[in-house]
Amino acid sequence: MTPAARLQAAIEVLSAIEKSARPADSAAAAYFRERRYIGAKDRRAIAERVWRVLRAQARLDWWIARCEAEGGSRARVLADLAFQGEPVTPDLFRGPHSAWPPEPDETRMIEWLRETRSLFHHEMPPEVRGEYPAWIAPRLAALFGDRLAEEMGAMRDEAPLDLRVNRLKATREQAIAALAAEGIQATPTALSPLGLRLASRVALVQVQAWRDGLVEVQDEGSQLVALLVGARPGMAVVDYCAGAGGKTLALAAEMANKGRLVACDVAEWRVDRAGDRLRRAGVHNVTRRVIGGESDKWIKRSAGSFDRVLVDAPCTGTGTWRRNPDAKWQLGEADLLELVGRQQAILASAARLVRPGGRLIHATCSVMTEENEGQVATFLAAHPDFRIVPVAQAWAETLGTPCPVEGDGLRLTPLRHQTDGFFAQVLERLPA
Ligand SMILES: C[S@@+](CC[C@H](N)C(=O)[O-])C[C@H]1O[C@@H](n2cnc3c(N)ncnc32)[C@H](O)[C@@H]1O
Repeated sequence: MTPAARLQAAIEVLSAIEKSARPADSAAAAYFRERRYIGAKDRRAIAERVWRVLRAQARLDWWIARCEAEGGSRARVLADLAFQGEPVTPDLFRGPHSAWPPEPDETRMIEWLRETRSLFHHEMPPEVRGEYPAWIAPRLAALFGDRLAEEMGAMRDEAPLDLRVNRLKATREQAIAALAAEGIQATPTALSPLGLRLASRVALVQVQAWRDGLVEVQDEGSQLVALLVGARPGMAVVDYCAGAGGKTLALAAEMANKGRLVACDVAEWRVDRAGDRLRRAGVHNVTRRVIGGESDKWIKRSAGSFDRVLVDAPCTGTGTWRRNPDAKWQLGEADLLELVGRQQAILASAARLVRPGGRLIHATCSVMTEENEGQVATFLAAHPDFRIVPVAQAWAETLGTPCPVEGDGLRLTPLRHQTDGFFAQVLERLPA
């Protein structure tokens, strides 16, 4: 592809993402699927520009408005071009599949921004600098206080690629060696004893160590949540919102394939997707179960029979904004409130499965207080037969290393822990 065609393709992908209700990665994948003639190298170059623009969207829009140019995907790409200092020659707008040449207002904007160089400006409001919607700003300010700008700055940056070593198949040292043999440099993560961080992004489908199930993609924070569940060989465990099995795999490895692990979800297509991953990882103590929501008969029949129940609740995903920068612009206050209600119903339903003396773990990949500490407080007010297990205790029991957080729950942020934003609270049902 010519640079001109790549530029136009980036504009088209961004427009497709904006029009689609789907996450950016699946909207972009659909765009490329319909254009199989676009080769891997071109796809990578186009995607790099698209994700850079998505990460800088609020700041680019601020500059476009300041330049009094017309907004939209095309303007964002042209502004990005200018900030990157790339040459804007007539060739960039010539030939098949190219964008039309800049209008006079766009040319003015490009020239201005090429001089400006920095995406930041001292007059930008905090939510523009930090790239988050204005409606959520008061909540984030209350949560992070003095650290707001730094925390949101860390959430703006690109996330690293983390792997979890599958204990069923390898030690961390063996996995590092297997990856090194394929020319992939991986270093141990600071908090998870199973984590590896890659020096650069790789297409894992082509990596033998991944194909053999030695490693699985999982953010370090997600690994820590799974470890805090404290699943052990021989236990009866439920992964209540299992999705495609990210945490199920980690729980099965902690159980050394021994005992009973039930992976539930209301979405059949997600549960189906776990199949290949479980096979690749050599897991065989998992029963997958599609449930029909909180009134599902299996839940009623199985009341009080599990040692551990993990609720990895559907949430706003505010902790994963560095991976999904488009998600923040699709989220509204009504979504947050709706999710808080749904989480409460799910937690109350899942709690029925816990045996006396067993544990219920509420987890989200969100930083919002309502979805985390607030949710736990509401639950405890209605369930006096449960008590909090402080994170320091659960951490000492399961990880045995110094606990990196204070307070009752595990609260991780990209700034403080170099993980995605996560929350987990361990609760125990009082013995009968
Ligand atoms: C955060 S995702 C789970 C991610 C998964 N645990 C992992 O680690 O890969 C939340 C999941 O909750 C599921 N879910 C939504 N409503 C539910 C309900 N009422 N009961 C059970 N699961 C539900 C969604 O289908 C989604 O797969």
